[in-house]
Amino acid sequence: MVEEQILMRPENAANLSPDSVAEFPVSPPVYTDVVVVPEQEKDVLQNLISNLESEIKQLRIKQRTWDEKRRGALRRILDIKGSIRVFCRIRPFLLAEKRRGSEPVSAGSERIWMKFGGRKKDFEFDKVFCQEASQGYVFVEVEPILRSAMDGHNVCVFAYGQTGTGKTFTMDGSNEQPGIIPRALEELFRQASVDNSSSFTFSMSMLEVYMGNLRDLLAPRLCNKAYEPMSKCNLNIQTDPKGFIEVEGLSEVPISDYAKARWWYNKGRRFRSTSWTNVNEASSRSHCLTRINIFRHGDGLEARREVSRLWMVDLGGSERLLKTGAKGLTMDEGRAINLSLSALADVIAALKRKRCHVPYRQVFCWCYYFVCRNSKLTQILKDSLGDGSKVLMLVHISPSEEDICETICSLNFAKRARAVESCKEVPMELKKQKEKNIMELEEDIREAIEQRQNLGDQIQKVEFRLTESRKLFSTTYSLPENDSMETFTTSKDDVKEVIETPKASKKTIQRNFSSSVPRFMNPTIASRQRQSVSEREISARSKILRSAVTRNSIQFPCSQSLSHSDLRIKAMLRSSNAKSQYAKTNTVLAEKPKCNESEQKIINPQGKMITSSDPNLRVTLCRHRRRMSDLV
Ligand SMILES: Nc1ncnc2c1ncn2[C@@H]1O[C@H](COP(=O)(O)OP(=O)(O)OP(=O)(O)O)[C@@H](O)[C@H]1O
Repeated sequence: MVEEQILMRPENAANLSPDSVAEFPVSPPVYTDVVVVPEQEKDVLQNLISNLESEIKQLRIKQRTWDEKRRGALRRILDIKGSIRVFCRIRPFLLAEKRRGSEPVSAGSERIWMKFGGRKKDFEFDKVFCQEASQGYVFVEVEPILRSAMDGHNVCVFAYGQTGTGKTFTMDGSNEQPGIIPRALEELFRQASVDNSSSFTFSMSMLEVYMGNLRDLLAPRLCNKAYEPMSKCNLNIQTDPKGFIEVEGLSEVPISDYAKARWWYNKGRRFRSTSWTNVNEASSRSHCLTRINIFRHGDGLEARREVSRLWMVDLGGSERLLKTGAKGLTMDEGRAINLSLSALADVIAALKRKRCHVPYRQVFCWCYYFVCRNSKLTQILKDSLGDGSKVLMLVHISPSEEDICETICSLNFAKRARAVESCKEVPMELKKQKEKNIMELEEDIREAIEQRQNLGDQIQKVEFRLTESRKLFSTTYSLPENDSMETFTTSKDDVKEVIETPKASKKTIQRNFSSSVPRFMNPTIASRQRQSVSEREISARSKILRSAVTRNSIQFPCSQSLSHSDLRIKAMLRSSNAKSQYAKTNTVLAEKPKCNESEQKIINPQGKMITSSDPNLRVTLCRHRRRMSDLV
């Protein structure tokens, strides 16, 4: 009782903190010895609601500040580690491979030692994955770079290596051991769901660079054929005035959840060019590029849209043509792959050395003379390889002695990309200092995530109180306010209006409809008969209602008799009206075809929607016609 008295005093209303809503009763309290002035009670509740709203705003601002701190720390970590990072993964021995007593490759956590021709050479990496490393373990190391893609950086993840060393296994994996791409898709949606300071939307494109041409892997095709002659087989690369690279006519599909993303990804990878070689049964004959466009929409204070790109690239395998036994087309494919890989190596080396000229466009090769060729691979990735972008190169090597020459080539490529001489040691002190800084920043990230989580929990609690208070407010005050006593005394005209409406609206529908529908939708004899029957029914019903109005009471089927002046009558009439409207909406919704919109629509860069010729859509049109003719 004391609590009730305190609550109802107007002077206490101003001091009411949002926390006190927990004590505020959810159903309207019964006050016995207090004189309650309804207006003051209403003010208390209104104050409470606005206090809770502002508390939520404050908590969200704090959350954003912690988010910013987390992002800053992650940025600094990636800066310390370098914006181009090179990892190495050693494939396990395959069943068909011969194992000798001593293995030529041995690995530490950041170093690889090679033994060949009586010599020993070592190579340093940002991370080395030994033969036993699982897909999950590899992904843990890749995950921070995905987070920086969500934070607005353009990111490229490459799998590089000799043919048959496990690039496709790492990027794509199998059903039991999914690789980086499926895991990344899942992780993006997970991160988007926990980040409530911004909202995210994603879209996906897939293409392959095959023999110097670009092929759209998500383009609609007939009968699931691998290639449609000349359809989106040689796309052009455009640079817009802001310097963004766009592939002309490349399909871009919106992906609203992981299941859809996975569906599109599986569809795209089915159309990759693969063929059999001496080294790999299903050797990729092209570079396969998966692009995720990440749209970040800030809320409230920072309501702007940022776009970043995540490229995940399964490069074609570098190969010695003699060894793979490639002939004819397969040999040409191998040559094209080798050429574009050397262009990529040049670009990465130039970026790492911070050269002012980066050779994105051209690759020089020696045939009978120097020739100048365009490298499509580096051209497409131009805006995601330069300043502000993050690059992760996963170099794959074989453990086998037979592949030692190719392994050394791959390791030299990696060394070039890292641009660090393996013989030149980074001073121990500097290394320790770097590690210490990284550990401190990682601690900051952990703290930021924890604080964010706590704030998220607090927001949830306050939101719950707010909803309860709003419910209380609406149940206590809203109804009498909208439906005041005067409005509840229904006049005869009001009821007449309710009854007459269907007829009037029907006429309007008829008029509008007959002027707008094509001739084939004009009423048939059968539909006219149906219509006249239903019209007779309506007029009979309206007669009954009108007579009820004159008697000032309505007879309900369950023999309830209510006076017109009863407060409930209008509400009932309204709710029945609302129900019929709801039923109408439901019918329309139920009649909608069950076709998945996002799977039907493909956005091309010009923003045009291409709709696939799904039989579902034809069914819809037939149904639609039938419905329309029923109406007339
Ligand atoms: N880490 C691994 N664990 C188990 N099996 C692996 C691993 N890496 C590769 N493999 C197996 O090695 C074989 C060749 O791998 P994959 O096709 O991924 O090579 P690739 O580098 O993509 O070759 P290409 O360049 O010719 O396409 C496959 O059978 C694959 O399952």
